[in-house]
Amino acid sequence: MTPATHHSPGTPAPPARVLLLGFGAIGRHVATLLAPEREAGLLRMCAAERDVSAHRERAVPGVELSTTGTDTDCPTWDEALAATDLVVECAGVEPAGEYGPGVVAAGIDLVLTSVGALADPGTARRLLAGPGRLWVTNGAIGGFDVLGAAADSGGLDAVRIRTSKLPTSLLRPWMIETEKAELRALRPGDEPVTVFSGGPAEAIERFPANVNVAVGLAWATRGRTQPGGDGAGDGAGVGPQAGGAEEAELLQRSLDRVRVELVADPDAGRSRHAILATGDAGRFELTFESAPSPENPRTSGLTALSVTRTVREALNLT
Ligand SMILES: NC(=O)C1=CN([C@@H]2O[C@H](COP(=O)(O)OP(=O)(O)OC[C@H]3O[C@@H](n4cnc5c(N)ncnc54)[C@H](O)[C@@H]3O)[C@@H](O)[C@H]2O)C=CC1
Ligand SMILES: O=C([O-])CC(=O)C(=O)O
Repeated sequence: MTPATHHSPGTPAPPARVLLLGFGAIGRHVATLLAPEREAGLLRMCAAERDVSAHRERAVPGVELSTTGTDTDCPTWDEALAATDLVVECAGVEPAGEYGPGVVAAGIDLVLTSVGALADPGTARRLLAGPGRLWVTNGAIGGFDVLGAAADSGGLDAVRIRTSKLPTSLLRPWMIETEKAELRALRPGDEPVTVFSGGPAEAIERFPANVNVAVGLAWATRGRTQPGGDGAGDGAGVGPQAGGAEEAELLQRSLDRVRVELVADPDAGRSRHAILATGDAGRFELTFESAPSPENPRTSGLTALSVTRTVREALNLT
């Protein structure tokens, strides 16, 4: 539902009610970027966290808190959701899969930041099943107008992404000690080390906070099955989807095509995403090195900017 478009002519639109799931680096940055809309009375914002008490001292003006946990002095997730027009997930792949399907099933639109959640076929089907609309943010990469157009025409055979990050940002609990030690020992000037090479589904399982972009790329290049169809698969990487089961199937095929390389680079002052897509449509090479997030230097700041843009689009605030 988009309140900006569902009101009687002549009366001012009521503020859109936005619920952030997760109030970490991205959620806080998005809340800050949307301050002008809050101050203009165009939207009201609430943020759900597991442990609200840990967030009280870092309040963002005009953002109420609610909880997915056991705090008793603020609205519960269900209470907050009942008073929401748009949920913006920026909590992680696991919470996206846990809460996202219930949001769209309740008929509420969902902006997905942890796009990696779509790599699980069951979760993807539920997220795309409606009646709430799924908006898949571009996140830390883009150029999806070009890549989507090429994929829509069947013009891409190979799609690759090489993501380079600082070694310590790639440490994961499942790594064996020697692997962790190798990453910790890397110093500027050392040769980069490839920590993963394969498909997006396996990549996101191993590195859920680092390769959402790879699943986002698969989403953007899923193509379409209905020439001149109903707008589904318009390739922009964001937008309402029709025909959820078909979209989920296209995505699965696209996930099989995308190849991912994740690299620990001690000289990667900024996270770097290099995309190469080739086929009958041509050869497309795109590289992204965005400024870091002001809240977390290991995350691309572009993600919060993309999410903010997606929120504005979903609410017709552009
Ligand atoms: N699409 C893209 O290009 C990108 C996507 N991401 C995704 O965005 C996610 C968030 O990123 P950051 O804000 O940097 O992480 P963060 O760790 O700073 O913030 C996540 C917040 O979500 C909260 N959270 C986790 N589980 C929750 C639950 N069940 N209920 C309520 N709150 C919960 C955490 O307490 C934390 O405050 C990442 O985990 C990743 O999946 C991140 C970067 C790029
Ligand atoms: O922030 C970035 O550079 C990308 C990222 O972590 C992800 O895609 O999960």
